[in-house]
Amino acid sequence: MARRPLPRILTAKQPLARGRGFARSAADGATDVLHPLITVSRGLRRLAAAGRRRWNATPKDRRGPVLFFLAACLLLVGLAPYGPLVALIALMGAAAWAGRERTSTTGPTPAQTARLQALYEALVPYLSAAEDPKPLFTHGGDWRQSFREYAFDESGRVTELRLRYPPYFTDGEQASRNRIEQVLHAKCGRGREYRFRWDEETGQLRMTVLPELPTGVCTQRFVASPGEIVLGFTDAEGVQRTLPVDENGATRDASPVVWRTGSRSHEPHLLVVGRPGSGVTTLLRSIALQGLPHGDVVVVDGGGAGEYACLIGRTGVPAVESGLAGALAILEWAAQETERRMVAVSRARQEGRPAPEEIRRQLWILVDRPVPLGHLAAVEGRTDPQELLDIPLRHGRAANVAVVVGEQFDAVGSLGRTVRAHTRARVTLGHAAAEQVAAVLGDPPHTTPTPRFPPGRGYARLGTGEVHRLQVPATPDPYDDDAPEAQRRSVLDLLPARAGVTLEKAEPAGARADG
Ligand SMILES: Nc1ncnc2c1ncn2[C@@H]1O[C@H](COP(=O)(O)OP(=O)(O)OP(=O)(O)O)[C@@H](O)[C@H]1O
Repeated sequence: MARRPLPRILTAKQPLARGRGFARSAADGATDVLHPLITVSRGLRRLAAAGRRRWNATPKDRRGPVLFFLAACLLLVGLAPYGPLVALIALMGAAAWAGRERTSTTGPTPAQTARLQALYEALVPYLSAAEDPKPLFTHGGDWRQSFREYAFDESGRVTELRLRYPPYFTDGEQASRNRIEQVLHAKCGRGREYRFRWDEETGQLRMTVLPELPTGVCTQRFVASPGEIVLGFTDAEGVQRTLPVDENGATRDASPVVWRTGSRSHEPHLLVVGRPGSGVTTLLRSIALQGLPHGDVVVVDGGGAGEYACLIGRTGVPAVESGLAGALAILEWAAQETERRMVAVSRARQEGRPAPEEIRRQLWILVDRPVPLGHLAAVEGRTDPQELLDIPLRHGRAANVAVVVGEQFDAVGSLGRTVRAHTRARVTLGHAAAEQVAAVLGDPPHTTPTPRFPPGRGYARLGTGEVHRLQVPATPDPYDDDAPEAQRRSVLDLLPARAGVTLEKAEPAGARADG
């Protein structure tokens, strides 16, 4: 184990050790005395978080009546005799109930005790130091010294563990963390997905076994504002918002990863990287369907497999191009359109007017697999399509233009610098090593690899935020006969009607829908 040298104070003999012991028992005593207070405040925090989640999930048009109802309740409580007192007692009771620690109160069974002891022993070589006079981890020691919370599933495997580790453990170093995580992963049982949360401040590690992300959500009209894109769904504790989603005919609340685009977005452009067949095209198709009600979408299909054919000729889709010539033409047009929008926005600002109506309609530029097209362009001595993305990527935010680039892991190195610098919303899909994911997201996932990677499963990170597990809603090509009929129908239902194509502002030679 990589260890920091022990502070000299730890190597001093008995008096210091006695002092530490006294401090530790004083701290334990204080924790006992303050326990009810801690429980109630934890409960209040949980209740507040639940309230915030419900509020966010309430559609905007229902918030007024809800507020009115709450105000009426408050008034009633205020006017009733002893109302405020009873309400306060009820609130404290609810907080105490919500804040209780959810561990077994009867203590572990002998089999569970043996498991915890084995786990403890496995950690000893990594979390002990010979110079430590009062080690938390020692061979033959008691696991209760370190394991603060634990839970088991029906088969007797650990599903949750909170442990304390010694202050000299180098928890700031990824390699040290990896070693502990590997031991816990191996000893608690492979074949499950684990999340590790390191609390460096208090020297505690919380390990949780995660359930598989549900795969049953199909594309649908999500409750989201214009410019908001639901990339997929994640764990409830990772995001504050929930959305009602229809899953196999029943409605449930799901926790979405929402990507906000537009002029106030910190991450106006998105890069999606995946393994072949992991669902990159599906995610881009889902974004197109969500963007179309409030914007126009142009698609460059570098893979050329015709998986965007359903968009051809639809209202709001000026072009779907898969050939090099068509792709260059539509990207040139998109660059000019971005400039035109920038000029219009700047003029409106100078004249103290709001941005013109047609600029408030967002322009989406979806480029699936630009690298193969770039190779083709190099062979033919033509412009790399990625170069034409420079203006939309640099100035798209002000001009209400969003760029989405999809590429495969093995071609990420060939993505241009502007693409990499300006796509700060990131998604990876499919099975990949933690280093590969970290290279795209800028941070590794804090979960172990899942044993099963269904299509559309991956990770998302918006800017410098947390890495979320992600499951993209199923959005198959509606012309794919192998896709389930109900899912194909959902996609067809979301597609706008077919229309004549007009590019009013700057019609490029090749910018037409070829269908
Ligand atoms: N989120 C999802 N839910 C269900 N099925 C999915 C999902 N994403 C992809 N699929 C299915 O997986 C298959 C591959 O998807 P897709 O074509 O989107 O992958 P890709 O990464 O673009 O791969 P390629 O570049 O090889 O085409 C398709 O049959 C698709 O319907």
